[in-house]
Amino acid sequence: MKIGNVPYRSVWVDQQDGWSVHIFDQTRLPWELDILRLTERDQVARAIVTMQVRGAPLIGAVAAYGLALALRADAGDAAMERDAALLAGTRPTAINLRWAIERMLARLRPLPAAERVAAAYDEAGWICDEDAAQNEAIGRHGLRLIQEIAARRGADGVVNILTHCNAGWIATVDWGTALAPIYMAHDAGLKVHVWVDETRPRNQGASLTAWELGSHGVPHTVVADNAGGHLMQHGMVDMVIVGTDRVTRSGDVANKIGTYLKALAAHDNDVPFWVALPSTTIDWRVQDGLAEIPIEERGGAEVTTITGRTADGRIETVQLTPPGSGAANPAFDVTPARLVTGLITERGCCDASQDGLAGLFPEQA
Ligand SMILES: CSC[C@H]1O[C@H](OP(=O)(O)O)[C@H](O)[C@@H]1O
Repeated sequence: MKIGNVPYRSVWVDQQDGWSVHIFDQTRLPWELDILRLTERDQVARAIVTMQVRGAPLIGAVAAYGLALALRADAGDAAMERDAALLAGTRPTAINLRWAIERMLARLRPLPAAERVAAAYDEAGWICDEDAAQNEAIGRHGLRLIQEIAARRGADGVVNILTHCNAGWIATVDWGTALAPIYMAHDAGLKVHVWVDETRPRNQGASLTAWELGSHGVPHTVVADNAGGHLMQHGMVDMVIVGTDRVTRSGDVANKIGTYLKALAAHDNDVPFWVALPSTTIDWRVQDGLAEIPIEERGGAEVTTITGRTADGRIETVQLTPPGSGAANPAFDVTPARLVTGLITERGCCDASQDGLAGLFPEQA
């Protein structure tokens, strides 16, 4: 996507040196556009753990390049397995991390050490190109859903869409998942407006989704996480589109904490609740999301503090809670398939069910 008039992806290899890896420091957005140059494994691991880079497909892609950087230091079998395991273990919920590292190892294990660095950069590049293409396809399939609502609205109608967290282009290599259909609808001239859940505690909605949509000229309104149900009760939401970090083969959806509550409100108000994902986010090995998907527990400081910009332009973190108050910080929750209207994938839309997914991905059935 573009920042100003400059096209960007969320991760890229330095064109000058041909091996260092660039990402945006997402903890500085929307206030500063800081580009980080990653040169070694531990920098990549730290960037994923601290959420300088985040978003399920993107952390998979960046971890893939992290393995390529690690191999530059040591391409031997033991080092490669050690470094792969370390990168795969940086965050537990997004399945893309495991998927990307397993795909890299499948390419690299059969090779002699001397050939691994070049092959690693090649495979990581394919992972990025495929993610961008898959998300563009998600955009096209999701666009049809928005067009159907717009057609019912008539020429002056605005389609109001609520989204949670950030599943935009900055959460993927390009295009995004939940936001891809919204970008395409806007670019096609449809009138769309987005209710942007702030998404406490890390505020990916207020800081990243709002930044993305504003940069692209998409009308949007930031709302407190607790406002979504009220908006749906008053007919102000035509559909919900969210991203995901892991979908089970039965259609259960793990996504940013608070997604389940939005799905409950949508179900109670007959608002279509759609989940957008590339197939790399499907964990075909698990059936029951609530029982089997590991939920990341992050530090309490993300709840007890908040970061923003002061009136004189400084980025500061301030304490929200009294000293001594404890905080719990589960970073994801699981929405049961029964609350999901459907899944928007690169191969089309389907029911959030084993049959629905098998219909689009028969090779996995
Ligand atoms: C396109 S995947 C985006 C997905 O990832 C986010 O989690 P995090 O910001 O912790 O990486 C969130 O769950 C989004 O829906």
